[in-house]
Amino acid sequence: MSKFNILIAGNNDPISSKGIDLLKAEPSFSVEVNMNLKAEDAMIEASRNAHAIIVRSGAKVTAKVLEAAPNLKVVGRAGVGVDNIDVPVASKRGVVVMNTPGGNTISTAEQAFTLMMALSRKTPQAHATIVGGKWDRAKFKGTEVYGKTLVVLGMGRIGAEFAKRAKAFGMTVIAYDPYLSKNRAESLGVTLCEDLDAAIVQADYITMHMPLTPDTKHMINAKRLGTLKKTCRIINCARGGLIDDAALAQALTDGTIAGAALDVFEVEPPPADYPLLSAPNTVFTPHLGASTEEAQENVGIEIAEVIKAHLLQGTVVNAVNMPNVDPKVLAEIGPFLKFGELLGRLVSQFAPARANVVRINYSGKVGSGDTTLISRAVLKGFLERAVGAEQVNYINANGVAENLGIRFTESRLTEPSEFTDLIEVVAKNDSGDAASIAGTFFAGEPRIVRVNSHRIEARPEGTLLFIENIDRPGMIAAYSTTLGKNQVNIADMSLSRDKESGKALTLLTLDSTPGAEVIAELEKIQGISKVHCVAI
Ligand SMILES: NC(=O)C1=CN([C@@H]2O[C@H](COP(=O)(O)OP(=O)(O)OC[C@H]3O[C@@H](n4cnc5c(N)ncnc54)[C@H](O)[C@@H]3O)[C@@H](O)[C@H]2O)C=CC1
Ligand SMILES: O=C(O)C(=O)COP(=O)(O)O
Repeated sequence: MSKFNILIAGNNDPISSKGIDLLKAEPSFSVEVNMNLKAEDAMIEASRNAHAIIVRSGAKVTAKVLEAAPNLKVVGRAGVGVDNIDVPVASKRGVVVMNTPGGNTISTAEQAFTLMMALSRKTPQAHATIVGGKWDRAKFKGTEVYGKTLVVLGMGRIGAEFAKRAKAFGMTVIAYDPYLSKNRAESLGVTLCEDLDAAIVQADYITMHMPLTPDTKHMINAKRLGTLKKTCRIINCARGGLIDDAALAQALTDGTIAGAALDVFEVEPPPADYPLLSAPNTVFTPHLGASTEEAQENVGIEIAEVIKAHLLQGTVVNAVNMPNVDPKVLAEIGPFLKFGELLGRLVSQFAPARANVVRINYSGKVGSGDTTLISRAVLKGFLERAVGAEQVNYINANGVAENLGIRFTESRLTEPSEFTDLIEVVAKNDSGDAASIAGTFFAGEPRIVRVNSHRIEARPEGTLLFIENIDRPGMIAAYSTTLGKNQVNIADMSLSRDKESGKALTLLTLDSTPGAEVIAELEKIQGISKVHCVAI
């Protein structure tokens, strides 16, 4: 049984012990927990032999970490944000990145709400005076949130939970989210505003709940801060970098806005001289949104389960760089994946020189479902010859094809065909030369049914030998003799020709794989133009 090394990496931000125990209980897993991996060098060292790495936000899975871990299959994020993982490099290297959306939604919404209330009532400042021996009531007059206008930027899982609570507190809620449908806004009872600037100028409170992307970076900047009501308060429990922290520090100092409550910072942890730390009217917490018993148990157990299922069964759940494949779907499409890979591999043998287009034609039942993964399997098989089987997998297949300048297209043929399911893979080059192979399932068994224009029928098993020859008497005897002489037994045979005395194709299923010298001997037989040998 293969052994998988699992590294639970962190920077003093452990995952739930229940998640760790679940992994440790699996005999084929060797689990290491290292919570001292702040430095990249330390992370690289710790990750070298890992098949799986699990992180929260503290440890960074950088390009260098990914490149130094040749066995790595999966990175699991016990939480939502994957901005501490270099996802493009992971995809390029064929590493699945999975997270646990939903498990920390309520906790984070509650933390953001707590920050809004604490900011409105100056709770931390009042607390500090009491423990400092003072009883100063006049200094801490607050504001109600009741009747105020709240603008939620990013109405996803957390934004929606925040909005529900805000409505219960009597706030008017406006949502800005370019991906939010009118129906969803209506069902949440919020007003959808399609223009960010028009939304925020109405705000008494702004709360931010979107990922940090090139589009959202510094969404709240000096210019926008200048347009807000002087009484506006901002809460950010999503990601540092959504707000320009330097501009925010200035706006607070100048009284451009009334306050800010932040759980996240552009630099975490912020250095002692970070300008925001000395700005007035602030409430800060050190990235605690997901830090509750419940959220940590949810995400810790969930990530352990999905990593385990991925390593042991190939299941893909909540991957950010691959479509989901649950065990039921996997059971249904599993045979197509294996067969698709084989068809891709076979076509690459026949493909014309410099083939730069791969087309997959689906017809029948197989084409009516989601074919994303089957297509990736075909592409993987096709590319193995060019880059090596180890270098290409379902995650990076599209990227590898793109790097090689290979275009990939899919089509679904709706006309009825004689086969219930047919997958045809065609490879073409710029000169219009093409090769194709088609396969189907007969009573659940895969069959190759066409090679170029030749109708054949062969089970894809053992070693397949394709012989292209002239259709003339004596050919079968010639290659059978050569194979027999070399102790290679023929298990099955399928013959096809375009016309009498025309081009013929023989597909032999062999019990063993002939060596290169046997193939060379076959190629020397007069009348044989090409021989392709594929071990399944
Ligand atoms: N402080 C903490 O400890 C935690 C922070 N988070 C962060 O909170 C954020 C939201 O998490 P979820 O609600 O679970 O994610 P989600 O994916 O459910 O919601 C994100 C929303 O942002 C919207 N969005 C994307 N681009 C936008 C743009 N340019 N303008 C406005 N909206 C945009 C999306 O349409 C989506 O509705 C993430 O960044 C996550 O990393 C999540 C959990 C804990
Ligand atoms: O889930 C997220 O996106 C978070 O920011 C939570 O981060 P954490 O796991 O608490 O380091």
